[in-house]
Amino acid sequence: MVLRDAVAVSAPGKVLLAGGYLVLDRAYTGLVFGLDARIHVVAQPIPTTNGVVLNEVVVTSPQFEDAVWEYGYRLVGRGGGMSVTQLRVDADLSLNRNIFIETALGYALSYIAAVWSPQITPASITILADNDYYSTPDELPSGHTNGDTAPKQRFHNFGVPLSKAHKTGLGSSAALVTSFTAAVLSYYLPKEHFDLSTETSRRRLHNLAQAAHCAAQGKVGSGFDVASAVYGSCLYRRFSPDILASSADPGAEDFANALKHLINETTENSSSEAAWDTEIHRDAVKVPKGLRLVMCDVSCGSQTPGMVKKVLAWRKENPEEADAIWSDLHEANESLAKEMKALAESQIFGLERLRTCFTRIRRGIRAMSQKSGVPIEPPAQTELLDACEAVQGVVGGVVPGAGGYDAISLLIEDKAETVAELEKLLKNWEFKGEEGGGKVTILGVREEMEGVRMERWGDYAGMVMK
Ligand SMILES: Nc1ncnc2c1ncn2[C@@H]1O[C@H](COP(=O)(O)OP(=O)(O)OP(=O)(O)O)[C@@H](O)[C@H]1O
Ligand SMILES: C[C@@](O)(CCOP(=O)(O)O)CC(=O)O
Repeated sequence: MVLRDAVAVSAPGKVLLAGGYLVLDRAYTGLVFGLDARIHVVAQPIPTTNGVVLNEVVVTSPQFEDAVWEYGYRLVGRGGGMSVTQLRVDADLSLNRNIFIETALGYALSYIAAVWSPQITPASITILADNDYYSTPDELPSGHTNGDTAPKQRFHNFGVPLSKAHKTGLGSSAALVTSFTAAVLSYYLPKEHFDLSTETSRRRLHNLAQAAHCAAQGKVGSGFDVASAVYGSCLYRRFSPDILASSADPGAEDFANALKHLINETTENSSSEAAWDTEIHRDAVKVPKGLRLVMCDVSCGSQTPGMVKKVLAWRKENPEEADAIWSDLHEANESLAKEMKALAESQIFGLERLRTCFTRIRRGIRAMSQKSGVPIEPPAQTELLDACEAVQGVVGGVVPGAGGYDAISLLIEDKAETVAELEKLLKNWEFKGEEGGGKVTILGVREEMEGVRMERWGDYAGMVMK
């Protein structure tokens, strides 16, 4: 049996600073920042002491309890691709499924079987998430992504099952699916077929991770989170949803071949391209020197279910009113990106124009919120954002992504005094959420320009399965 070399890959989290809801429509763009909280995935041969190796892929997420998923795999007839079945560790135990891992593995192995070989050797895959993806339990030291260098503290053991961990909304599933898919492809495929340092491979990774992420979510979102996990910060225009809406299900006849063409952007009978129309403008996004992004987590934050559906339903019912808000917001969002870039590229340092952009974006979001009756920037968030914007050194703030009660993002001067002033404000802040009071904490993350990347797997020694 060929023993492959271990590989390690990481991908960043995300924040959609501007363009929530609009980015679902190809007519508009989203300003998305990668964040320096990354999800790391290490793939290696299954270590064995007695030479007995089962035909399986074992995935572990050692920061959480009961986070081991064992999968058997087999090639399905009639071109159905590689079917992945979770193995029961104990006949009496219920299956603790992880749909994102299971789907990403099935898609990646099917793609590998279609473009290269169905000979899949057993592997062990370890997932390690930077601490800020989850709120830090009180008994653990606060986990700043960059500060922790000692191997033991770098990745917290959260001491709870994944389902009990409180997510901070940084896009864990997109970063996971992206880094997991990249690790599996890099591990099994020869360099001629997949090399993360090439543009073609990154594009194929993007397509495959989008397809797997949508399949796992059971819906086709805008995909800005997977795009930023692959490419880092960018101005994003989504792919046409039809590209995925009509794709075959795993196991269905000819799934593997269809997947190969979908991902490689080829067609069956000719070499003509069947291209994805995603637009990634990395050059359009820059953070001026001396500024940084800050993310604040609202601990009582709850996402109101069905916000996206309700906003879109209101837009459909009220096209004229909605279009006016959408186009004003779009201009404001793009102006923010332009102003940040202009400032980053010039020697002038004036923040007034940036402040105006934030004011205009917030006005648009509140209009969207009030008209649709959906709490995108609800009064408790308005109060919090106003207070933060009044702090010396804070340029502006917004409710990111879909908005709601769970987070705010701020652009601030990158000075210790500004962070200290914000901390002073937030320490005693009593957030008045729908479900009572809550705390607001600054996460230890900031913007990250770089997307997915290969890591040195030796750096994770001692943290992966032995
Ligand atoms: N560290 C991890 N180990 C294994 N699986 C994980 C890990 N982190 C996230 N996941 C997978 O991702 C799922 C969470 O995805 P979900 O889309 O609900 O959150 P998110 O991407 O963090 O959300 P948001 O879009 O609000 O940022 C988990 O149920 C699990 O399947
Ligand atoms: C509302 C929406 O535009 C953004 C959702 O962002 P988030 O998951 O709240 O970070 C949905 C989407 O783009 O898929």
